[in-house]
Amino acid sequence: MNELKEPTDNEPGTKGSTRKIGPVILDLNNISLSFGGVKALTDISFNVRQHEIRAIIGPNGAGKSSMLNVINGVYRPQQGEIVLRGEHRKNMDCYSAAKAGIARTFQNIALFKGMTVLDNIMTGRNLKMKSNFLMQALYWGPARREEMAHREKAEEIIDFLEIQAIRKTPVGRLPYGLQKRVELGRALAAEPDILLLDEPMAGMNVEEKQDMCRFILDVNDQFGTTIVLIEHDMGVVMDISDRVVVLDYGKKIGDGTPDEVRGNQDVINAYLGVAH
Ligand SMILES: Nc1ncnc2c1ncn2[C@@H]1O[C@H](COP(=O)(O)OP(=O)(O)OP(=O)(O)O)[C@@H](O)[C@H]1O
Repeated sequence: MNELKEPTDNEPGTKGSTRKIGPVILDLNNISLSFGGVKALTDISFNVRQHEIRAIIGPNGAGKSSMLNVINGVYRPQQGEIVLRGEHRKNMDCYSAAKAGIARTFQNIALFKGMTVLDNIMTGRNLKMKSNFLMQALYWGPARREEMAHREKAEEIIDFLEIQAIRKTPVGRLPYGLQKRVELGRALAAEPDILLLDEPMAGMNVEEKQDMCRFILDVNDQFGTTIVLIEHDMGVVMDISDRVVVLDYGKKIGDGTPDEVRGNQDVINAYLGVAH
C-alpha cells in the first residue's frame, strides 16, 4: 500500500508505482457558498489531478460535504467557478455531473434497503441504459440484450468487491460495513471517472476499514478512477492519499502531500492537535 503512495519530486504519489498521476481534470476556483447567514465555504480553491486520491479533511462543520455537493451539482455556489476537463461552469447540476462521469457515495448510506445487493448495484447502471420504459416492460429484443449486458457488469463489480455470497440478500439485512461496500458497488456501476466518497469508513471496525482501504486503492489502481474522499480517520487519510486539502470553518487552511499537511502548523492547531 505504501509503495503506491510515496510522492516523486514533481508528481504526487507516483514514485515506485505503476500509477501515473495525470494532469488537472477538476479545478475549483474561489468557491463560496452560503446558506442564509451561514458561510459553508469561503473562497475555496483547489484542484484534482487525473488518477489521484485527493482527500478533504477538517473538523465537523468545516464544509467538506458541502464541497462534494458543489462538485456533483447538489449545491450551487454563489461565487467561483468549476472547471471540469477544461470546461468552465459557474455551477454543476446533478445530471451533467453524472453524465460527465462523476459518481458519489454518501455519509449516511443511501441504498434501497428492501432490495437485493444485485438490484441495488443495477440501479447504478440507470444512466447507461438506452432502452425506453416500454421496451423494458415488454422485455423486447434490444432491451433484453441491454439488460443482460448491464447485469454482466453488475456481476463483475460483485466479484471485484468480493460480495458474491450476499448478491441476493436484501441490503437492510447486511451489517453496516457490507452496506458501505454495496454503496461503493452501486457508485462503481456507473463506471465513473471521478468518484466522490463521503466518509466511506465511518462507523467501521478496523478489519472493515482495512477492506475498504484495499478496495479504494484497487479501484484507483485497476480502473484508473480519480478519487476525492472525505475521511476523519487520519491514519487512513495519510496512508492512502496523494494530496490532502484541509478545511476549517469553510476556509482552506492547508493543501499538499500528507507529509506537508502533517507539518502545517495551522492544520495542527485547528485539527490534528499534535503532529502525527
Ligand atoms: N443544506 C444546508 N442548509 C443549511 N446549512 C447547511 C446546509 N448544508 C450544510 N450547511 C451548513 O454548512 C456548514 C458546513 O457543513 P458541512 O456538512 O459541509 O460540513 P462537514 O465538514 O461535511 O461536516 P461533518 O464532518 O460534520 O459532516 C455547517 O455549518 C452546516 O450546518
